[in-house]
Amino acid sequence: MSTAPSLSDTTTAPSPDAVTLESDPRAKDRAGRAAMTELMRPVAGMLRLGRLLSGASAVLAIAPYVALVRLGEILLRAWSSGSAPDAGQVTLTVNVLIGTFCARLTLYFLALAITHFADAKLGAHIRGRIVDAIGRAPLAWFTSTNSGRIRKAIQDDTHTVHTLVAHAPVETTSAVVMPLALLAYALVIDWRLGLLTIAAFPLYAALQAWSMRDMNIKTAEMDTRLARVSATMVEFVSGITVVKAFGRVGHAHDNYAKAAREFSDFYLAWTVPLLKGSALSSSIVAPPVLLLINLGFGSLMAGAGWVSAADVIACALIALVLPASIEVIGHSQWSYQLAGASALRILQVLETPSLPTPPHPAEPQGNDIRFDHVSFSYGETLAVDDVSLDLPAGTTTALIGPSGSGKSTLATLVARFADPDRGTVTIGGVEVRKMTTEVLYRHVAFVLQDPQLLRMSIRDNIALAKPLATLDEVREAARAAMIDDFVLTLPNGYDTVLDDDTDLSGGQAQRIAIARALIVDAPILVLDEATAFTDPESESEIQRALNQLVAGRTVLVIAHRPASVKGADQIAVMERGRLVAVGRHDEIADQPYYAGLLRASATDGDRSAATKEN
Ligand SMILES: Nc1ncnc2c1ncn2[C@@H]1O[C@H](COP(=O)(O)OP(=O)(O)OP(=O)(O)O)[C@@H](O)[C@H]1O
Repeated sequence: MSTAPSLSDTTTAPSPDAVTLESDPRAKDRAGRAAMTELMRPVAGMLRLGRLLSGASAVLAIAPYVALVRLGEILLRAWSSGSAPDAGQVTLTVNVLIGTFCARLTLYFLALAITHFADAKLGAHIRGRIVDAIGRAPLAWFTSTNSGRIRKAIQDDTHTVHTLVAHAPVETTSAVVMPLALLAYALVIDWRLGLLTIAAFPLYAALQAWSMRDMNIKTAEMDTRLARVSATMVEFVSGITVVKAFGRVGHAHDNYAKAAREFSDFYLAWTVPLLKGSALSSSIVAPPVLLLINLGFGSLMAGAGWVSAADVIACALIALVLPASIEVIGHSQWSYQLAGASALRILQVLETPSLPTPPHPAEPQGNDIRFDHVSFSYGETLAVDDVSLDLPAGTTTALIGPSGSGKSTLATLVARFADPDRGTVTIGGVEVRKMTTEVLYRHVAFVLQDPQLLRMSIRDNIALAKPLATLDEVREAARAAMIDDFVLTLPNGYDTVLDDDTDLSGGQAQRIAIARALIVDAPILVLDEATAFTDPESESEIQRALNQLVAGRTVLVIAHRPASVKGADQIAVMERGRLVAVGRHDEIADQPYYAGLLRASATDGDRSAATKEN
C-alpha cells in the first residue's frame, strides 16, 4: 500500500509558496496533508466521533464468525453424542447474531450520519470563509486567474474535500479495525489458523509497497500536470478569437496538445508498471489462493485433531475478507492525496490578502482628491512612482500618458482597488483607507474599461449600488445615460436578464454601466474613457451620457482623445509611473508627449477631412 498521508501528521497550516510547490511534488504532498488538517479542524471532533462509532461497528463484524464457530461446536457435540442439536443454544446463538448485526448497522449508520452532517457543516463553513476572504480582498486582486481559482475552489475543490469528509473517515476506520478484529478473533480460535489467514500477506504487502512507492508524490505531480493541461486549454479557448483572427490556431493548439501529450506520457509511464505490480500482488490474495492455503493446511490441522472443521471454515472465510479491506484503505488514501491538492487550493484562496478595515472610520469633509507622494508596485513592477496631485472639488482632471505609464493604477487607487505602498490618497481631507467601503463607494463611482455587467436583470444591474431604487429612479438614470429607449425595445424591458444570449453592443453595455454610476449620484467619478468609444455608432450618445455624468462632479478621467483632454480643468501627464507635467491645455502644450498627441490628432483630423473631400 502507499504511504498513508496521515491527517494528524502536521497540525499547523501551511503557507505554501505556489512556485516551490508546483516544482516539488514532495513538498506539495506535505503541504496538501497539512492543508487537509487545517481545513478539517472545525469538524475534527465530529469526525473523531464518526470514526469511533465506525470502529465499534467494525469490531462487531466478528459476530458471524463467532456464531459460525459456536454453531459448529453445538452441531459437533450433538453429532458425537448422537442426539439432536440443543435448540435453546441454537436459538440463542442466532438471536445474538441478529442482535449484533442490527447493532452493527445502527452504529455504522450513526457514524455515516455524523460524518455527513460534518460534511454539510464544513462545506458551508469553507464556502463562507471563501466568500468572506474575497469580500475583503482588494479589487485589484480580482484578475481573471484569481477569479478562475475562486471558481475552482468553490465548485470543484470543496466538492472533493466534502466527499472525503462524508465517507473516508467511516470507511477507512472500518477497513482498518475490521481486519484487525477478525485477525484477533482468528488468533483466539487457534494461533496457527490465525497466522494462516495472513500467510499470503507479507508477499502481497511487499509487492504493493514496491509498486505503490512514491504514490503520494506522483499524485501531487499528476495534479500539477493536470492543472497545466487545464491552463493551456483555458488559454486556448479564451484567446480563440484573436488566435483565429491571426491564423495561429495550429500554434495555440500545439501548446495544449504538448501539455496533454506530456501528461499522457507521464501517466502511462507511472500507471502501466503500477497496474502490472498491482495485478501481480492481487493475484497472491485471490480467493482461490487463500482458500487453498487456509482450507489445505486447515484440513491437515483438523485431521491432526488440533482444530475443528468449523474453526477452519471460519478462519478461511476471515482470510477472504481481509484483501477487500486493504483495497478500501488504498482507495481512501488515494482520495486523501487528491483532496490534499484541493485543500491546498482552498487555503490559497482563503489566504487572499485583505484590505485592512479602519478601527475608527471617518467621513470625507468635501469632494476634492489629493494624491500625496503616492507609490504603488505590482510585485517587482513599480506602476506609480511618487505621484503628488490635487484634484479640486467639481473639476475634471484628464490623465494622459503612454500605455503602461500607470494611469489606470493611479485612478483605481481612489476607489481603493488597492492601498498605496507609500504616500496617501485623501478625499475631502480624509485618507481613503480610513473610510468604510460603504462611505467610500457612496462618494466614488467608477466606469472602468470593462463594464462588468452581471448575470441579472438590467434593472438590477443599474440598481446594483442602490438595491432599493424604484423603477422610476432606474429609468431616470438610464434616460440620462441614453439607454432607456433601447431597453424598452427589448421584449422583457428592464427585466431582461443579461446572460450569454443577450446581444448587447459594447456601447450599450457601456451606457448601462454609466447608468449604474449615475444612480449612485456620487460626487466623485473615476472614468476610463478607453472603451467608451469602441462603438462608433453610439459614440455621440455615449458622449452625451458622459456629459450628464461628469456635470458638477470631481472627475478623474483616463483620457485617450485630445478632444476630451482639451476641455479638462487640468491635464496630468504620466510617464513610467511618474507625473511629468500638470496644467491646462495651453500651459502644457509644449510637453513632448502632449504635443505629440496633439500633432497625431491634427494629422488624423487632416486625413478625415481629406477623405471627406474626396
Ligand atoms: N494586475 C497587474 N499585475 C501586474 N502588473 C500590472 C497589473 N496591472 C498593471 N500592471 C503593470 O503596471 C504598469 C502600469 O499599468 P497601468 O495599467 O496602470 O498603465 P496604464 O497607463 O493605465 O496603461 P493602459 O493605457 O495601457 O491601460 C504596467 O507596467 C503594467 O504592466
